[in-house]
Amino acid sequence: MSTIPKKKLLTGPILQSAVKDSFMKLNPVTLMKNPVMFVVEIGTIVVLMMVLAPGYFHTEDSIGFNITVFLILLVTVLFANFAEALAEGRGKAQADTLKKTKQDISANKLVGGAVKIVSSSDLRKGDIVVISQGELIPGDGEVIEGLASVDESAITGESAPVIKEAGGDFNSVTGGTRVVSDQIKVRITSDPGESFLDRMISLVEGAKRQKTPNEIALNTLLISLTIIFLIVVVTLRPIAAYLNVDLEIPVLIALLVCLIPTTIGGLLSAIGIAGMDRVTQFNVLAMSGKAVEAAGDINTMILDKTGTITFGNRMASEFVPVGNENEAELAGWAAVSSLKDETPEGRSVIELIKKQGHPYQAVLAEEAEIIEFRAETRMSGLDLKDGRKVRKGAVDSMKRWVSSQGGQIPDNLDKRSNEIAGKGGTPLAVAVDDRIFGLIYLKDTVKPGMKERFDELRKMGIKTIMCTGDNPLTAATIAAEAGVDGFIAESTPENKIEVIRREQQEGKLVAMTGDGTNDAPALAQADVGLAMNSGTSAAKEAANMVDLDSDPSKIIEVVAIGKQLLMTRGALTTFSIANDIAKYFAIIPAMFTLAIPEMEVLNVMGLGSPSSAIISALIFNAIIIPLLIPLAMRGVSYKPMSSVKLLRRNIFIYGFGGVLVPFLGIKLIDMLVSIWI
Ligand SMILES: Nc1ncnc2c1ncn2[C@@H]1O[C@H](COP(=O)(O)OP(=O)(O)OP(=O)(O)O)[C@@H](O)[C@H]1O
Ligand SMILES: [K+]
Ligand SMILES: [Mg+2]
Repeated sequence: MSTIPKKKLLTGPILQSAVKDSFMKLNPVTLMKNPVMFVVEIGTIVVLMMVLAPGYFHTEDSIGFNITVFLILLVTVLFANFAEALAEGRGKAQADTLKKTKQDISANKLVGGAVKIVSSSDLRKGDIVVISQGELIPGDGEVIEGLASVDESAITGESAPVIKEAGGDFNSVTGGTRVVSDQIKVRITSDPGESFLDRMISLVEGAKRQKTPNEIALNTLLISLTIIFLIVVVTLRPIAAYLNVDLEIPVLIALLVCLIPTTIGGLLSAIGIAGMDRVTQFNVLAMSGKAVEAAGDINTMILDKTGTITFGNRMASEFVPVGNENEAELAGWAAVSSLKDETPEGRSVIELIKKQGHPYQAVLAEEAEIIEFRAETRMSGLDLKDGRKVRKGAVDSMKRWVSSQGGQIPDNLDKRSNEIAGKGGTPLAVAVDDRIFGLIYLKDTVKPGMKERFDELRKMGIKTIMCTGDNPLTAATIAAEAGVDGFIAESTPENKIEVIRREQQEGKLVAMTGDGTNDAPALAQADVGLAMNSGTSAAKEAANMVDLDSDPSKIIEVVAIGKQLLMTRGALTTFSIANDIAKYFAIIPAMFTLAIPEMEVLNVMGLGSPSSAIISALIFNAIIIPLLIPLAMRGVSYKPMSSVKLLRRNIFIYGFGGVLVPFLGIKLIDMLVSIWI
């Protein structure tokens, strides 16, 4: 995908430590986790013993051959170790940088009204701390008082400071970030060792990496194949002996190693780590490899309208009076209803009024009761001291509110609001008590390129559903413009969880994004829940991914990365197994020709000599691993298409390719080896 930033895979230090780690990983206790490679290691040790004690094993005649086999087998295991170490390298480097952020910070803890200086490592859940301009925030928490701009670049890499304030969805702060203006009071929400930074460090360095269900299943398949070939090879010896053919142990080990799926066995864990790393490089933290894989299997994606599909800076752009009302009076009341409304929508109303120069009575806000906007009521406004109630809000909610006070609904209200909604705008009705003055036209724009991205998702077989609190007409207009498959209008965050459950009951896997506390249950219910880093800690805890850039539309790319991970693993498994079949044709005839020269007719590949055939097959088997490392790390390239088409395409490329490549490769190596021997 072009949108996924391509960062340099290798740096000098990463490469160096990967080489060192390749040897460390030879430790059989570590290698046991990779059964295929473990079998190769045992074979290596057996051949080594024959090299070291040829007299005991009666292998004096073939010592040169055995040394060669030993070296190639050792290199095979090292190559596999190198692949894994390389994949781990970038995460480890990133973890080191993060650890530097995680120094001990002194904290101003509030104890009985007085400030006491303590170390950040002594802070516990529930402690209250005060952080002033220039100071580091000593732990994860929620702002309970004040407003400040915070530099979160240590964690997000984004240098522009973000506003954090008490109440609402932007109150969560992360330990290790810096307050650059003002002062805030924060309630600590995590105990030492359990902070976001701690989690992030252990995630990027892969300390807690667990095998995913898909990986476990594949591993079981690889183990089964290994056992089958082990039995085949072991029984081959008595059969051959019966035919008076003496098969040497190192030849049998070479055969075994060629037949078992070493390519995928060597690359499997690198593919998984690299997949998670690609997500991390994309500034998304996946809490587990399972989450990344689930992203690749998603059938349904639930997207917010505002901010995800549209830019989300819904701006008041026009005042539309209804009935017999006039624009100036409408604007005046729109202003009053927005004086204390800190949402972007509310602020944009005040800006429009200032721009248009309408007068309004700012004094009315004094001593008035603030009615904050809530997604449930879809209204905001003020209860004035003189008893009048000023509101603006979604048209249907406002109609109900006005009617309940016995008010009349102006005849042309629906017509005017439908005109706005028909253009994809959001109409907000403005009323004082039982009288509706008119509408505010909130404009929002669909982000460019949305239609193309949804087309891609559709080709991948993913259904998109847009959820919005807006009215059905606005929703339908934006849905059509953006090209989503379905939409739900006038939805509350609680509706989302119903949509998710319904889809899941049909056996679908569902992805969604969210940032608010009321999104948390749905984020937890979804198979892939992507929380915004700017969101509340409840949302971040419920989700299995966090986007450090707080860009909800990134879910689309995350799904693409997940798909790519699954495809890469599938493609390389196909390639590996197809490879092994080809090696069979190189090595079996050679083995028997060693004992019965008349078997030379089986040498379909026309290889130089039996021993050069075996050596060539082994060399090919080893070098294919590092040759495929770049593919394993980068992921196979892919175009969005249906799974059936994809499967056909991959079987063709990696299946047939997997059979052909070794024939050519082994033949070529054999030609070189024959010159050399
Ligand atoms: N500040 C506000 N004051 C009054 N009413 C508002 C305000 N902001 C939004 N509304 C109304 O409430 C409705 C719901 O808003 P909400 O933010 O919950 O959902 P939304 O942003 O439209 O949906 P989504 O974010 O999922 O696309 C809006 O469609 C609008 O009619
Ligand atoms: K193999
Ligand atoms: Mg919203």
